[in-house]
Amino acid sequence: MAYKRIFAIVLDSVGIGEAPDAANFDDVGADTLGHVGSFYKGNLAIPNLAKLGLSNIRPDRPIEGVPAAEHALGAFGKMQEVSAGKDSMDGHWEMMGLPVRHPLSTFPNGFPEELVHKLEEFSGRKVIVNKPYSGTDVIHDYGEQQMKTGDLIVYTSGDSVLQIAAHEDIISVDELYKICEYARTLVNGPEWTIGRIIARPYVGPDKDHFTRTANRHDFSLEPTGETDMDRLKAAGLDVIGIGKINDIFSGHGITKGYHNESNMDGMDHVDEVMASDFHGFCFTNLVDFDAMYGHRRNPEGFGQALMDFDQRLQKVLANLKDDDLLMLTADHGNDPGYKGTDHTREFVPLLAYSPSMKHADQSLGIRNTFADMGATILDNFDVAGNGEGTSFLNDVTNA
Ligand SMILES: O=P(O)(O)O[C@H]1O[C@H](CO)[C@@H](O)[C@H]1O
Ligand SMILES: [Mn+2]
Ligand SMILES: [Mn+2]
Repeated sequence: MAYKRIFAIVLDSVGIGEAPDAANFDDVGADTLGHVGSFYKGNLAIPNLAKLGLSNIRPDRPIEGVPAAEHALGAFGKMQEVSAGKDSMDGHWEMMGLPVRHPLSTFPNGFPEELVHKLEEFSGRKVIVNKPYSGTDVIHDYGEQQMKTGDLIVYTSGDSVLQIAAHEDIISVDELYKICEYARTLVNGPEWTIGRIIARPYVGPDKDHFTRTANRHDFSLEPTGETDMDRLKAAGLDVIGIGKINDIFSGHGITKGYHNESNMDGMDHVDEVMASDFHGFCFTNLVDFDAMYGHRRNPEGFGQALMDFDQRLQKVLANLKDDDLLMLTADHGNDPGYKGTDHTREFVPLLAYSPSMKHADQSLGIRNTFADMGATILDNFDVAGNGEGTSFLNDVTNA
């Protein structure tokens, strides 16, 4: 059957073990779900993900505490990334038929003088830090200085990102966004092509009490071509983005967008959209796993976020209609049990479920590219794609 509505939820950074090319990223041994499971020593309670077949994805190495289902409720598999990078933009664009094959610019030694100079000239503020840093450490170490001087905290990571942290009382969110918008214009190629400029506002009285706010905003590179979302939209279908989706695609191919304050707020939006009548695709990103726990290398918080999500999943499963399809996946790994603070090159899980499935317990195998997801969605809605990815629609509808 063809589904009337397809819901995809990206559990940001919830990887399922090192990818075959992990060595190229110095990520051998990374295993986000596996290490969160072993941290919890059998007490990672995610029964709904388990029922769908999360541990069936790799029966030889089930996630501790998450038994492989004897008869999985849905179809399960994992996907490998072909994009050159392991950032959110690469992952999401690839899911929508636009893999990022040329590496974007990264700055392990900080941004070039010329770029820094332009930022200083535009903002009238001095740039400080200018190197890879953890975003929570950087405000702890330099936030008080910024409160005195009004300097701009500019930092990066292993990803193609230029991040600007600013105390909301010192540099208003409006001003910060203006500086980020200007920075965006400087790095759209050809010399430097940066995936994302990220505004990182924070509040708090002193270094031990600074917290980042939901006013974070990502200014992404405009998609360099058509995506599957553009194709769906052009075909007259509804394309609803929840969470970072709107930012990641610079609003392209989206007919309605929702901003999330948190994972739970994101799930409220999913419930709301699910209760509405639409025809098309609803694409959700839940970023807390990544931003709050993965980069912070906090396996306990990561596991708790998975358990909280799993509880919300219960209601989603109950509310799905026969002509709905749900897909769960991730955009990269971010193993909280691994060295460093960066994303990790991993396979991502792929779970698909519809109440109309008759037998289920269907393996989707190892998919060669995240683009299989978009190809499946286009196939369902009878919309032509660009040849990236292979549809697994038949495996799902026959399941
Ligand atoms: O350490 P924080 O500021 O959370 O930054 C992280 O967030 C960025 C986007 O996911 C990553 O590239 C990493 O730098
Ligand atoms: Mn991500
Ligand atoms: Mn991240």
